[in-house]
Amino acid sequence: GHSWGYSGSKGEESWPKNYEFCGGVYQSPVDFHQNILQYDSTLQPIKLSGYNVSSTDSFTLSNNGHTVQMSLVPTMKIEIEPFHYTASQLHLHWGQKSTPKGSEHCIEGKRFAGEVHVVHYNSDKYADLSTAMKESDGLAVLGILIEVGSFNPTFEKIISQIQNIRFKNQKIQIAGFGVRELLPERLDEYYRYEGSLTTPPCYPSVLWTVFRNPVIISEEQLIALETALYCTDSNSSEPVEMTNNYRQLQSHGERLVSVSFRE
Ligand SMILES: NS(=O)(=O)c1cc(-c2ccccc2)cc(-c2ccccc2)c1
Ligand SMILES: [Zn+2]
Repeated sequence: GHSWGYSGSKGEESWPKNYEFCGGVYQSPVDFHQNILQYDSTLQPIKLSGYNVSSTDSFTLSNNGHTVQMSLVPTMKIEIEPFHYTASQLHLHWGQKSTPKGSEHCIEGKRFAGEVHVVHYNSDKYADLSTAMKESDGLAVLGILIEVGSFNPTFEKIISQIQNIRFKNQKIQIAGFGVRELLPERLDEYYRYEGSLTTPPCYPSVLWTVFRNPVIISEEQLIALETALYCTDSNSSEPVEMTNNYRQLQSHGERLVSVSFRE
């Protein structure tokens, strides 16, 4: 479809021109700050199944021109009452080496180093992803904030391969692995709200779950992510570096954000 980007004439200010939902309501990401948070004691821990994928399975790691995306396997599911959601893909958002702050969601105005999104669709109600993504109850995305600290061996399974997908439309197969290890320990502590895809077409179809606790990767792993990839394909005369692929914060409007934990 149309080309969109995160900077210049194709930047997010121009998204609504070609994607009307991007200028609409229920947009993501948002800031989680005190006066829009509401404790909800009924929020259950996120239930995962099939997340410990065997190495005999394989994931496709690809550069789609906007992010690094890893296809997942349909045996990976989550349950968020009353629905079951089937995993589709995971992808990342990050900043740049000189300003290593590229998460999409923020907590009390703090932007984290990056963010992992694990995208699922409501497989109780919809036959496939492309149908589900247009429906208000179609998608459930898990957001995991990324912070810098010690080396992360599970994250390394992705980072070690990105030199092979530096340019748009490049893809490789990698062995399946335990995606559970990319999630924080506490699956019972999270922010919950109704929002949208954070990229065009910005459909307001996402039940967001952003975990309270970040996943930790090393500074070297973050720098590799910030410096390896291009938005353009391998024969482009003007290579565009893939950095700062995060959307600006959107207004909450009438929305509150539910939290599953007290301070
Ligand atoms: N950031 S996100 O989670 O809202 C998101 C979800 C999906 C998505 C994926 C499958 C089904 C339905 C929606 C795709 C993208 C995307 C990011 C970069 C380039 C193109 C698309 C981003
Ligand atoms: Zn995303």
